[in-house]
Formats: sequence, C-alpha cells, structure tokens
Amino acid sequence: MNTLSSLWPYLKLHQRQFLLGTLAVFGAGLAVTLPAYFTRLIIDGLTRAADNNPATVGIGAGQVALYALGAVLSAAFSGALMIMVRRQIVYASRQIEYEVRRDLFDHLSVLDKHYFDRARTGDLMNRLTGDLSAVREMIGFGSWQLASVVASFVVSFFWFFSLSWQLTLAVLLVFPVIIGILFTLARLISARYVAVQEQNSVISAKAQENFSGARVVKGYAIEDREIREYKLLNNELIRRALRLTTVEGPLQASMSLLMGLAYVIVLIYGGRMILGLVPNSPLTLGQFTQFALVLDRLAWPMLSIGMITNMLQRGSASWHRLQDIFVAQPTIKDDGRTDVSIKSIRGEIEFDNVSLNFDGQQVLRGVSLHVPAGQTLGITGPTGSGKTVLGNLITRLIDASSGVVRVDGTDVRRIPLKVLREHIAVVPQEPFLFSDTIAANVAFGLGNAGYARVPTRISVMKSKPPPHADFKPDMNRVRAAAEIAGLASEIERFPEGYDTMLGERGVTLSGGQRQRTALARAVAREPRILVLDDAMSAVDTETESRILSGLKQVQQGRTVLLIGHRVSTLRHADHIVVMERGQIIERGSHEELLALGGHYAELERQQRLESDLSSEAAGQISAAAPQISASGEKVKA
Ligand SMILES: Nc1ncnc2c1ncn2[C@@H]1O[C@H](COP(=O)(O)OP(=O)(O)OP(=O)(O)O)[C@@H](O)[C@H]1O
Repeated sequence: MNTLSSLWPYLKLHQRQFLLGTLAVFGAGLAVTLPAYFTRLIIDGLTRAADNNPATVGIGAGQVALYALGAVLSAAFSGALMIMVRRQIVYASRQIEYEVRRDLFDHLSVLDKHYFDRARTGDLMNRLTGDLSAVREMIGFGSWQLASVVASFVVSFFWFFSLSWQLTLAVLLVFPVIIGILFTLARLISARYVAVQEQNSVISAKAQENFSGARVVKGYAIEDREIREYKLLNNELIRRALRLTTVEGPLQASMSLLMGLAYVIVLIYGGRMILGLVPNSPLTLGQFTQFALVLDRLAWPMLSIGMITNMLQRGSASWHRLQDIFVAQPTIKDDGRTDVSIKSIRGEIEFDNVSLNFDGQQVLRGVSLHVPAGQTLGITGPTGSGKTVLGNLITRLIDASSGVVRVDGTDVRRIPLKVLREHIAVVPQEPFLFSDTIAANVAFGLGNAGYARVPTRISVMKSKPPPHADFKPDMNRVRAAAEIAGLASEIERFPEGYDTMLGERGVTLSGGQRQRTALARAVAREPRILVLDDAMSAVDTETESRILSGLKQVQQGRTVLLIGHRVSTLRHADHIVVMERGQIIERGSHEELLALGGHYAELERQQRLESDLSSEAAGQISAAAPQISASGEKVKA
C-alpha cells in the first residue's frame, strides 16, 4: 500500500494507459475462454444429435463450423488485445522508468556535500540501475501479469459458477492453502531480496573504489588481497542469492502441485456428476469439458502467481531503496531568509567569531577575520588545522555551527546559493577532471547561463526533450586561462592540443598538469572570489610563483584565498593567517609575521634551510658531473 501511494504521482501521469491496458487485459481474459465455451456448445449439440432423441434438438455440420469460427475469432481477438496491453502498460512502465530516473538524478544533483560524503558511489549506481529496473518490471510486466491473474480468476469463476456451483466449491477447497503459502513465502522473498540488493550495493561500491583507486592498489601491490576480499563479498552475494532461490522455487512448485490437485478434483467429482452419482447435480459432457478447459487455462496464471509475487516483492523493496534517496534532503539550501534581490557579489569576506563542530569534534573555534574585496589572504597551518573548511564555509558546502560568515557584509545564508557559487571558484587539493577534452575541462564552469531546470514530476509525454546544447567553449577564454595557469605551452605540445581527450578515453596528465588544468578551469570562470586550496602542491616552487604573479595581474579586483604551506608563495598575499587546531594563532603581512618570530617565522626558516641545502647539493652534483650542452653533447665543466 505504501509502495502504491508513493508511486502514485508517477502512476497518475499514465492513468489512461493503465486503465486502457487493464480493460484490454480483462477483455483478453474473457476472449481467451470463449473457445472453451464454443467447444461446450459443439459437444453438447453433437451429443444431443447423436442421441436421436426427438425431445432434444442437436446441431448440424454448418453450426459446428460456425462455432469453430467463433472459437478462432475469439482467440484472434484475445491476441489483438494482448498487443494493446503491451503497448499501454509496458510503454507506461518504460516511461515511468524514464521519469523516475530523471527525477532521481535531479534530486541527487541538489543534495549537498554532506550526503555525498556518506553515500557510496557504487551503492548509488546500483540503485540507479538494478533497483530502477526492478521497479520498472514491477510496474510493467508485474502489474500486467497481476491484472491478467485477477482477470483470469474473475472470468474463470464466472464460468465455473455458471456451469456448476457444486464443482466450483469443490475446486475452491484448495484456495485457502494457496493464499497461506503465498503470504508466508512473499514475506520471505522480500526480506531475502533486500539482503541480495544490499550485498549488490556493497560489491558495486567495492568494484568502483578499486577501479577509481587502481593506482593505489597497484602501487601497494595489494591486488591479491583485494581479489580475495572481492571474492568473499562475491561469495556472500551468491549465498544470499541462493537463499532467495530456495524460497522462490517452492512457490512455483507448490502452485503447480495445487493446480494438479484442483484438476484431480474436477476429474473425479465432475466424472461422478456426469454419471449421476452426485444427487441433484446434473452435468453435461459439454459443461464438464468447458469446466476442465477453463481450469486448464487457469493453470498458467496460477503458476505465474509465484513469479508475480516475486516481481512485486522485488520491485517494492527496490522502490523503497529509491525512496531513501528521494527522502534525503539537502541541509543547505535557499530558504525563507534568502534575499533573491542579490544577483552578484563583490568579494569582501568576513568571518565573525565562527565556530564549527563535526559530530562533536570542534574544528573551528571563534575564527574572526576580514578580507577586503580584491585582496589576497594567505592561510597556512598544520594539516587538519581547519584551512579547507574556511573555504567550504564561504561556498556554503557547510554552514557554521555558530558565528556568521559574511560576503559583502551579508550573511552568506541570505545570498542565493546559485549566485554565491557562480561567483566563487574553488581549486581543491585533489582536482577532478572529466573524461572529456582539455578544452571542455577548462571550460567546464562556463556556458551555464540559459540552462533552465528540466521540469520534474511531469509526464515524459508532456515534457519536450531539452534542446540539444552543442556547447562550444570560448577558446580565447580557455587559452587565456591555460596561459595564466602555466599550462598552455604543454597543451600545445600534445598532438591534438586542446582537443586531447583526458581520463578513461584519453591521456593521463601528471599531478601538476591536473592541478593546473583545475586552476585554469577556475580562472576561466573569472570569479569574484578564488579559493586556491593547496592547489599547486604538485607544481614546483618557481612555476607556482610565476603562476601567482600572472594571476595577480588578471585577478585585479578579485579576492583570493591562498591556502598553502610554502612561504615563497604565501609572501605574495596581502595578509596571512596561521591556523592551529581551528584557531588563528598569528596574523599579519609576511614581514610582520617574520618579525613576530613565531610559527610562520619558523616555517620560513626551515624552508629557507631546505632550499639552501638542496641548491648546495645540486651545485655539488653539477660540479662532479659532465654537463650536457644544448645540442646534447657532453662538455667539460
Ligand atoms: N565533512 C567532514 N566531516 C567530519 N569532519 C570533517 C569534515 N571536513 C573536515 N573535517 C575535519 O575538520 C578538520 C579540519 O579539516 P580541514 O580539511 O579544514 O584541514 P586542513 O587544515 O585543510 O588540512 P590539510 O592541510 O591536511 O588539507 C579535520 O580534523 C577534519 O577531519
């Protein structure tokens, strides 16, 4: 019931198709029994003709042919109706599958970081594929078969009662047993099917993580361990699948047995009625034959009850798993406080006594800072000190537990999320590149304007497919961004330049190239606020300095948060804060912090020492080794 009511918004969109389909199922159910009716007329007519009894009138060859034609036409009519059923109900199920998939993707797209931090990609993929197919089968084939069974029973019992109520009651003896078995096994099937689907999710997640983390698996040479663990999960899956099969099998078998039993009752009891051994229960040979033929036609629906129960239970369990996604709500979204009149931002940032807790752990404690629009703030501090979360608070990937984060003097919770995020670009520590060309990756944040939200919860028949958007990135902008990110010359060396495919279908970039592609993506967007979260850790110091001074020229008037550990780059910032355990422990300009002689000064001293040592070592190596001339020849030092 719960399944039906939650599916109703989708079923309602196709109620005409379901209504027509169900009527056709009932029509076909009746038509399919008509040959048995004509057979009865023929047998009884011929029996009477053979009796040569003047009191009863038999039939001739012409009438036999007419009845036979009736039987053929009704069979053909039933076939035509079945085609109609398929066109209505199965089409509707495919359309609902489309609509649910569209709405699921839409819903997942608005869920926030919090949800995806906890969800496993493999599990989500399994729900969007396996579970969705099970739901489609339930709505399409399942509901069609269910309607067929109901129609078969209604029509059959109409005939049974009209032929002989005594014989019908005798057949009905087996029904309480059928219902009892169905209820018991249906519950078992549902529970065991959920267990199978859960294991499917675990196994999909394991495979997905192994493929995504293939470099780590190979790097640590732990393939054998992973293969063993996968095998264990696979074993568990087959164990659960077999447990499911053990209840599915008996369902089919018991239905078959009960059907046979009903048949035996008809043969014995009906035979006795024809012979006149049952008082006040006359039965003609034709009626007996029609009864047996109709019962025979009931065999398939009876046998398919097992399959339908199975399909409905699976579909319903899968639908509940999809409902889990639909009920999840983003914790961060526009609400009554949102000021929709805000269309843009300048880039001034303020943290006012901001604290943040994650599951009881205090990650930020009373952080206050102010970055005027257009300035660069350097943020440094040991790992886990809360640098990344500062950036996350500005883009509202998370919200502060207490205190206020303001942009342009307005609480970020009042700025429409789309406006806020459209004007802020974050280059994360671990860049994510799509399996697409370099140009498309750099231009990823461009060309979003004009994309209206695809409407959901409306029928696929009423919604026009969105127009094909052949997005051609503005190559001047892409090239300029790649230039600033220090990537342009390397891209031009690739045979296909900016059209080089990345990822699964293309080349693999180095760590530094990946970071700079992500940087180019952010720069191309020309954001008001740019957050560089340790975004150049894989780039050498010199290149990083070059990129930063290039950025400074084009980013004039833009606010930059520069999170990092290298003093050589942090010194470019107008203001620097040092974080430790969620607190700002030092703040000032590069010179002021050096003069302070605290953590920052110590960091600078260590990095200067390391740099001196490595240039000394490099000098010794070059003095000892023969040098290579530009032409590649060895020359004496
Ligand atoms: N979504 C989250 N759920 C729970 N804890 C979190 C979450 N995000 C961050 N944290 C915790 O907040 C603390 C600060 O994390 P943050 O990523 O800001 O550190 P960081 O200073 O950027 O470190 P690093 O230099 O290593 O990147 C860490 O202890 C981290 O475990």
